[in-house]
Amino acid sequence: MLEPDPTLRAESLPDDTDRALRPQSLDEFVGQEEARANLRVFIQSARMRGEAMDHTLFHGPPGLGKTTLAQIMARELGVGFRMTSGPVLAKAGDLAAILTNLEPRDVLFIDEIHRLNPAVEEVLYPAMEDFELDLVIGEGPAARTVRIELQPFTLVGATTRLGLLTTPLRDRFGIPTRLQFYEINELNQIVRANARKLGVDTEADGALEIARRSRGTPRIAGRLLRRVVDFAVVEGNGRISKALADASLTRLGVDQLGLDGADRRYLTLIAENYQGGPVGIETIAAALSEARDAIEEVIEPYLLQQGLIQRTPRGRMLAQKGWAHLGLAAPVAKGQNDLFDG
Ligand SMILES: Nc1ncnc2c1ncn2[C@@H]1O[C@H](COP(=O)(O)OP(=O)(O)OP(=O)(O)O)[C@@H](O)[C@H]1O
Repeated sequence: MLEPDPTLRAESLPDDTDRALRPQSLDEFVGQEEARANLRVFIQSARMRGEAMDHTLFHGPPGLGKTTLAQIMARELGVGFRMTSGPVLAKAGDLAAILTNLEPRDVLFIDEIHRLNPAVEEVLYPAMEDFELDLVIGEGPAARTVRIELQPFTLVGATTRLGLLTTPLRDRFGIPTRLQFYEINELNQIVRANARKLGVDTEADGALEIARRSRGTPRIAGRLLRRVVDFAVVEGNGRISKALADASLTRLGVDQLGLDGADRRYLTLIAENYQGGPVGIETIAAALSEARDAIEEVIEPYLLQQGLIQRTPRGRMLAQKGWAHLGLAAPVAKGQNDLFDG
């Protein structure tokens, strides 16, 4: 069995400077062109009609800007922003307390909405649809339902696992929006903007090197930039050059494609222990001592997008590009062997 890697979920942990680096407006937000253009229209329309914007669902891998976009929506709508998350809302009453405290047209952001307790989710349906709460008071034969009118509000849900959302909940979002991995030139802009905010001197190809190795993810770009800054300040002249970025990122275990130790352990496992697969996700999770969810949410989306692995009905397989990235030769396919045997 391979050693567990403590860095696996590092990109899901917010950093102190995260807040300072967050873009504050749709104009400042880089990338996600299609989503941004549509949101701009929906925000403007809601403002012109003086109504709450329709409920919005952001889905996609972690760190692509779901929370940031929700905050920007509230700011551009000129309304308040409240934030909670699925697992935190244990009881129907927890959600009721939040909903009854909203001001008209406020944005309520629920992160990890796929992890809502079913009892809480039931309360959310009429709240989203009719801005009403049906609360059951008391128990047994004496129990009764009271209806509470709510202020119109916009629910913004975020999930890394669209497939885990129940259909009734999913159907109640008028604006489902998928966030994509970022292009290198977009990440380059983000790294440069963040470096400016941090007051760091960056050479053009230094910023580009960080962008290239950020796994298509702004949050990772921000984290890698801060680490490279540390190396630049302590061991360099404070300036981020390509050579310094390359040396720092290599020391951090981030390779040319932006893969980290956890990614490479995943690929190596399939290559060496399962001859390239197919191998089931549960087997991979057990062998890596990682939660299946973490593997499906954090590791696999980028490896799939890069064409390093394939998902088949029989399990995960290493793609040709995956073998090449590991510097290994793919085994000769069975069919080809038969040809030679014949
Ligand atoms: N388009 C962008 N331009 C600049 N910075 C961005 C962009 N998107 C995200 N970021 C930065 O990346 C970090 C992560 O963003 P955010 O917290 O919004 O991600 P998220 O998708 O909500 O992640 P999670 O779902 O895991 O909470 C933030 O520090 C934010 O400043």
